[in-house]
Amino acid sequence: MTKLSVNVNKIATLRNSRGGNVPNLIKVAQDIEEFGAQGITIHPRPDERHITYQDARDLKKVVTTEFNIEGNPIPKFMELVLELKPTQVTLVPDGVDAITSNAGWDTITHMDFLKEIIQTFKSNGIRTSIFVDPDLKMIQGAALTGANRIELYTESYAIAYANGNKTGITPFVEAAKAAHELGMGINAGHDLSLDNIQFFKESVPNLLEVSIGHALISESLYLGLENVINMYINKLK
Ligand SMILES: CC(=O)[C@@H](O)[C@H](O)COP(=O)(O)O
Ligand SMILES: NCC(=O)COP(=O)(O)O
Repeated sequence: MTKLSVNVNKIATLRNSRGGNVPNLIKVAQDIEEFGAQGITIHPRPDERHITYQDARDLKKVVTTEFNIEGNPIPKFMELVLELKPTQVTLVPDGVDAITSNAGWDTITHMDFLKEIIQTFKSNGIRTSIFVDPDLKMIQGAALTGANRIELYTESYAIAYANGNKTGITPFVEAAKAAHELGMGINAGHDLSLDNIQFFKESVPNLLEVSIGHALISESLYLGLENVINMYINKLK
């Protein structure tokens, strides 16, 4: 079975757009767990434009499933993760001004840096994962850093699938096989959706976890809209 970890960044984005506490991030995370998701993912960015560092602390107190914190291991991120000791930390090489994550690690160039960071987290009992493109050299590099898992950066697959090109899955299948042979667990995420998740799951072996946020929250709006509009109409009769 592949675990579903729901990324709640978008809930915080919506809340922050008005100030106040609607929607209530903590309540939404608790509901997501109650509805069956097996994990909660957050990606606090340095500018705290969606998830704040305080959100991370508040979520740590209530999350009962797997808590996954993603981000670039700058000093303040390192301090936060070491303070909270989530189930898993996923290292993502995102620039401060990036709209969203847009690349995996170059695990060869950054090998020494990653080795040290991973050792620090592992010695604190935190499972480690590295965000990587489905590139065999990068997968081999990830194994040499000592990371427990990789998270395959799935944007290229999502774009290819949306364009009707199923061969976009091939590098992910090869990357997953290599990672498994090298003793690492396999996670995946970015732009996965109700449309493309089943083919990904059926094709990629040994997939332990997917983290999904943007599409999942958007789909929840679409799928809930009719119900809510009818509830308003009934109250306005
Ligand atoms: C690593 C990854 O792909 C996700 O964390 C994604 O970047 C979500 O971050 P945003 O919600 O800031 O786009
Ligand atoms: N690690 C990927 C993630 O948490 C969610 O990415 P997305 O579904 O918001 O693109």
